[in-house]
Formats: sequence, structure tokens, C-alpha cells
Amino acid sequence: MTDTTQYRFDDLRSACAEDWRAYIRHDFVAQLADATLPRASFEHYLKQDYLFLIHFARAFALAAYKSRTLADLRQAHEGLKAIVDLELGLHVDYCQEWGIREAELEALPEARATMAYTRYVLDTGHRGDLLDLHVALAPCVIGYGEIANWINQRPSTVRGADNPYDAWIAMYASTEFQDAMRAEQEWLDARLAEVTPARFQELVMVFRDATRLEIDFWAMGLERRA
Ligand SMILES: Cc1ncc(CN)c(N)n1
Repeated sequence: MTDTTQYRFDDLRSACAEDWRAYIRHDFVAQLADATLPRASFEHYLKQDYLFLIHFARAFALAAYKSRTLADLRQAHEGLKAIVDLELGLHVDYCQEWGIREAELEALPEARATMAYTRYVLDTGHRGDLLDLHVALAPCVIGYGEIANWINQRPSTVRGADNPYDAWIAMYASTEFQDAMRAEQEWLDARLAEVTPARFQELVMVFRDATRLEIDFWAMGLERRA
């Protein structure tokens, strides 16, 4: 008997609905939207996120290395470009506005949550295949786009100059970031349509782990954990 189940990215999200919601609607995100997030928490997050993004760029480079087709190589390249050209560029400029210089960013000690998350994704990519790696990257790429959309539809979100985090929200709501998020989702939809139920369950575990590590990353920022 052949199994005709065709999975999609939405099935991964539904399989981890509770963790996904805890990530997207984390207190860090709600306070950032309401402009009540302590500046010191945001600054701590921002600094660690620089280190995070460097490792995630490496993970997309690993995805390029593991690609067997031009389409897969292009998708990895798009992810790498979105991090290096778009996000990291804006991140460094944004840090400067917050009085954090690039030399300081380069000399930062890594917090444990940063280390745990980034190394988990890289390890998943090394030991698994290209789909494992993209599933481990999905909470990062797709989650932040969804977070920006959630923030933007909340009635209590503080907008413009009254919110010191407005530019951060705008970056993830931007067409460029939303396009990158959609492209990743489409790539995952196409690959997940081909997996067996047993393989899907393995991927759910990877997606859940990565989502939980995103939650820990918010907590690290909020509580300014080293
Ligand atoms: C921890 C984390 N996760 C996701 C993203 C969005 N690329 C980010 N900048 N930082």
C-alpha cells in the first residue's frame, strides 16, 4: 500500500503548536511591541543576535555545500544573502544607533543560549541531510516574519518614534524579509510533500528542538543571561 500523505510546512507548525505559540508570542516580543521592554534586555539580545547571525550564515553556507541541485543551491544562496546582505548589514547599523560598535560585537563572549542554538543547528546539518538542516533553520527564517506580522496586527503595539524598537519591527515586516520567509516556506512545502510519515516525525523533533531554542534565546535576552 502506498502512503499518499503530502506534508507541508503548516503540518510542522501544527505538530508543535504549543511551542510555536510560546515562541511567537513570547513576553520579550510582546514587551518589544508595547515599548515596555527594558533597554538593557534589548541591548543584550541585540549583541548576542550578532553572534547568532554569524553562525546562521555559516549554516546556510553548509546548506549550499550539501546541495545537490541548482534549485537547492539557489535556495541556500538566498538564505545566506538574506542574512549577510540584509539582516547583518542592518544589524550592524542598528547596533551603532544603540551605541554598540562593530569592534565590541566582534569581541563579545557568547551566551550559553546562543551557543546551544547555533551549534544545535550546525550539528543537525552535519549529521542529517539538507532537509534536516532547513527544518532546523525554519523557526529562524519563518518565525521572525510571523512575529513581525503578529506584532503589526496587535492593537496595543506602539508605533513610530514612541517605540524605540520600531526599526527592528520594520526590518522583519519588510518586503525583503517577508519574501525570504515565503521562499523558505515554499521550498519546505515542496520537500515535505515527498517524505514518509516516519521521516516526518523525525523532522518534527528537529523543528520542536529549534523552536524551543528560540524560546530560550528570548529568555536569555529578557533576563540578560550570560
Ligand atoms: C535568534 C534569532 N532567530 C531568528 C532571527 C531571524 N533571522 C534572528 N535574527 N535571531
